[in-house]
Amino acid sequence: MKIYETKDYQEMSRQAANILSAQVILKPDCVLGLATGSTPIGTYDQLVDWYNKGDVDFSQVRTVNLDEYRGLTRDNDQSYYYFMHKHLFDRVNIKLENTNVPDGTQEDAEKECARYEALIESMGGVDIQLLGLGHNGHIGFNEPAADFAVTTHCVDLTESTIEANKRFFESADDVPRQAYTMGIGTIMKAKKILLVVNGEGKADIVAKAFFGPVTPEVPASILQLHRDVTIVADKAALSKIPR
Ligand SMILES: O=P(O)(O)OC[C@H]1O[C@](O)(CO)[C@@H](O)[C@@H]1O
Repeated sequence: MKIYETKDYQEMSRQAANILSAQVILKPDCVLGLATGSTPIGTYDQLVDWYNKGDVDFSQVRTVNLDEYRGLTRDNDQSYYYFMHKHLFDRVNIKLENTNVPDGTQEDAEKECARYEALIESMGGVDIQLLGLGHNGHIGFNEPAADFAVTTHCVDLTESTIEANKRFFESADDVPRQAYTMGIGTIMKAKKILLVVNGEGKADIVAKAFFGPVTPEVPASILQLHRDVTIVADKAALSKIPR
């Protein structure tokens, strides 16, 4: 596990964008695993900036997103489909048919999750998976649980996640209660993992996830067992790790 400490959010975003664009330059038709949440927004902004300057080309890139709220349509501004178009896909030369987000409108959860898992497999797997980190240690929407979920599945969101994400909705009641998410096994199959995290509010969970025991109660702790993980974090997020 490599940990890069940056002075602030902006430097974290630039560093993460550097790693992602290096992947695109080395393998123009790579599969990028992408994430939502507020943390990666700066990373996407930086990629767009470099795209506008002609430094990075997305024309052959393929993407798979980690997760989607169950029940939200694509035109709902809180859906992760909408988020990805707003922050990245509509701003670079990626081909729409090369982008993939689980379809939250599919009512048959089992069928949609099996389709998504098979799709990732058929693309040859993920070259680099970008991750954020939830306050409770979730990655994708893999919430603390008794076991690590292996493949893409439907999850019940925890109260703490609903609470954390209600800021994007009119009220907590409007936050969907379920989501489709890649499993821990799906994430662990990615060739490389890049996790971005910032702010003092995540300092406790960073210390717990990456320096504590590996347990499904802290889903991100499994990343300690992946062979190619890079964490790019600002000083504040790393303020509680053992030195
Ligand atoms: O970056 P944020 O907004 O703190 O979110 C952290 C995590 O929570 C989620 O937004 C889901 O609740 C993930 O997509 C993200 O990785």
